[in-house]
Amino acid sequence: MSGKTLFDKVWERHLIDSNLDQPLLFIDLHLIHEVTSPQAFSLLKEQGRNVRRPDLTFATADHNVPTKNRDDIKDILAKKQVEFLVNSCHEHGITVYDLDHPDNGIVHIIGPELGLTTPGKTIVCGDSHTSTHGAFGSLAFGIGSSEITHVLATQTLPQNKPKTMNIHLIGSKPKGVSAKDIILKIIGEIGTNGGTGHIVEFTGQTIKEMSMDERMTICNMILEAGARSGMIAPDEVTFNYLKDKRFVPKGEDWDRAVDEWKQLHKDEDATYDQVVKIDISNLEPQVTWGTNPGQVISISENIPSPTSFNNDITRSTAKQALNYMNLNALTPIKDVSIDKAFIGSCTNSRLEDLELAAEIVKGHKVNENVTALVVPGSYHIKRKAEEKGLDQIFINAGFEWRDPGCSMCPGMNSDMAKPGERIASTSNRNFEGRQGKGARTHLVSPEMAAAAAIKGHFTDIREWHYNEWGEADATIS
Ligand SMILES: CC(C)[C@H](C(=O)O)[C@@H](O)C(=O)O
Ligand code: SF4
Repeated sequence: MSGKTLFDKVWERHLIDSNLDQPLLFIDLHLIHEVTSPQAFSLLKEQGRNVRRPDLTFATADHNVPTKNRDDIKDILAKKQVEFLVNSCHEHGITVYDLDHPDNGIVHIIGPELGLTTPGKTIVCGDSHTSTHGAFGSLAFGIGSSEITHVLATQTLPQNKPKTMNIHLIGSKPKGVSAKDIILKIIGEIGTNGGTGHIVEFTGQTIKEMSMDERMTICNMILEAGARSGMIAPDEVTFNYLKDKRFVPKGEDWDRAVDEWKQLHKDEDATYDQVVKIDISNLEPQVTWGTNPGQVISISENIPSPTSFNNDITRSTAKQALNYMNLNALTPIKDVSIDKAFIGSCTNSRLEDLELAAEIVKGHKVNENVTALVVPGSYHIKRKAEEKGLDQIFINAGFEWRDPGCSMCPGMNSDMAKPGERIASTSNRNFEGRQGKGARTHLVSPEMAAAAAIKGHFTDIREWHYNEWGEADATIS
């Protein structure tokens, strides 16, 4: 028998019963938010059931919340959803990080920063980007409303066993290239269905060299390649990040936990259902040009012509995307101007993201044709960024500095783009209408969004950084 993958190890440790129609898993952590949980709480009530493990359930309000004038939720449904979440949590004894709570933030940001997300856990949330938590070596995936009810009532979940895929990243990240560029490249390579039915384990030098903030960006977006989730084996980087976080074990329990977490890696002779290898040593900053995250090019490239695609479907999707995006084939992406820049979302609103963007912004002004906002992923991040003076860098440049929330990512709150507006966005989805009806989204890294805000169009941060700042850096080509 061959060895075990990281996924196999976590799966097996949580398998309660494999003889049922669907294997039954124990769930260690259930995260909930205001958009998908109200229905689940209503169903629970209808069924006359209670929350089995309120101690393993944590809630936050993030999708619908205003990022300025915090308590003034204009939309009636949104207001009701937040109230329903808070009341349901109070009724069932669930910890809830309400709008003004100092621990409030986007669900996938606060789990890790509070130390709720730890290696080897099974983590679910009624939200597709739950894959983010897999960066810690947990098995974390999104679930639907009826599944939320099931987990609330039983702390278990029936789940078909997914297949496994290994994405092995070769090389070191070049200067000016971020985790966001890497994951966009991966999606571009394997396609938006490339990971369907699989849990992706990321390995390789590139991953080893990444911080937890970067690893979370990678796992967050693997979802957009159709994968069920992503996982990264925990290592010293993981343990250093988690040490002393509020909910992690302390003292001797911490040492014991770390010993156990060290077992969570693939055995040498383990095999995957699929293996993909990608060399990122020559990768350039990426920009999406279309209406799915796989429609992506390097900053030095031109927008592709639909005729360059090799089948009828990709040709017609490209044509449709160019039409919606109001772009002409063969235009250099650097010539495309933007109306808005958004630095935020569960993909790219952590402290390192804000630090990188601030480095670019420092001493510059937002272009007069652009409105730009920075939305930290949580109050913790907001406070830390303010301690470092990042807020002042952004505000002095003309960015708005907001309270935490999903903000412009989903078009579900008052932060929305107008029809026809073009946005350089650090979020994870560029679907038609995602950031507002008729809005045109280009997915980029925080540095690339910051540079576009200042220049008014997409810019190669490697050249710009070099020329304008005169910082002769031998690693910049
Ligand atoms: C609202 C929620 C169900 C949704 C998701 O599951 O992903 C949202 O977070 C998104 O990013 O589109
Ligand atoms: S920030 Fe965007 S992707 Fe993340 S949970 Fe919120 S809406 Fe979903």
